Amino acid sequence: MTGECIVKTENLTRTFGSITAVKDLSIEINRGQVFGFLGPNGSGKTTTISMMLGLINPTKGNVNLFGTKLCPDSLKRVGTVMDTNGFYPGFSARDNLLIFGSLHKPADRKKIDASLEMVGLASRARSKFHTYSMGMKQRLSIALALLDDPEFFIFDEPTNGMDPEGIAEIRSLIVKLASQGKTVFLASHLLSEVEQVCTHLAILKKGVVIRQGSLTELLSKDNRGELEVVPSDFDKALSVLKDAGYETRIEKSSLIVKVHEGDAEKISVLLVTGGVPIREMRLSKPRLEDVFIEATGQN
Ligand SMILES: Nc1ncnc2c1ncn2[C@@H]1O[C@H](COP(=O)(O)OP(=O)(O)OP(=O)(O)O)[C@@H](O)[C@H]1O
Repeated sequence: MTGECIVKTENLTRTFGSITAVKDLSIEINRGQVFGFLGPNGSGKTTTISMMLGLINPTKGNVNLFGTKLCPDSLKRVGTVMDTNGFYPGFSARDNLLIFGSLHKPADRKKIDASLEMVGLASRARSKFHTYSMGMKQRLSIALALLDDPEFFIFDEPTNGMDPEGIAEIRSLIVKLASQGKTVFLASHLLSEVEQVCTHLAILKKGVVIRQGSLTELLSKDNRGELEVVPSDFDKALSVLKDAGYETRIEKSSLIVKVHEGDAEKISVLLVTGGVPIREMRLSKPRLEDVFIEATGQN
């Protein structure tokens, strides 16, 4: 059911001695969303996931999964993508799934083949794990999570240490899961990765959520963006824009101006009336990176 609440945390807090790893975290993730959980190293992503999975207890607050308190039945509906270090390097993908997939119930070879097919490893099912690329190893851990047909997937930094090809493989798999109605929680510090797949996100800084909402909302807030201007006279244009208080930099053969809604028109009037004809002008959309830098103060 679209709109059904899959996870809700209320004032979730966890301290370790004098360190507050997560503070008053309240988020809600609904069915079908790909929820990006963004934050620099040490901002509390893994601690939050551990509380969501009941691996550690919150110091305060609570987690609600599928409308109920954490319990074995609700946790069975969650697929966590495990660390790939757990697989046997000398065994094939299929044998690894046979071993790990049968830890708590009899192995189902049909399901194993279907999972390998889903993650695009069917043709390499018999190759030894140690011959896999990082992307393939991570896809195998997704295949393992798929064996239980979970409704909700939790990924913690799934593309750590991967090359661009591996990152793209995981990205398209997440999109595929979402297109099948799965809900995905993706903790990452890779902005472009989150921007390309997420529908919603929260930005964490030192354990506190400082921004959250849909990706569209966050990107359109204040309608920030950059205006690329090619003026007829660079020096004159720079001085006009500086006098008007605009933050401007030179990039290749253009001036880049940080703008908000309505600024593009004002700038074109300013330049023209200031005696600087404009050769070209282009408004670019704001990127998640801009929102992140502004929110966290971190580049
Ligand atoms: N078991 C623990 N004992 C003491 N401090 C801890 C423990 N686990 C986490 N912390 C601290 O809590 C804070 C948040 O850590 P956490 O691992 O949740 O962050 P993270 O965002 O997942 O970081 P990374 O991206 O580096 O994995 C850090 O300051 C960390 O040192």
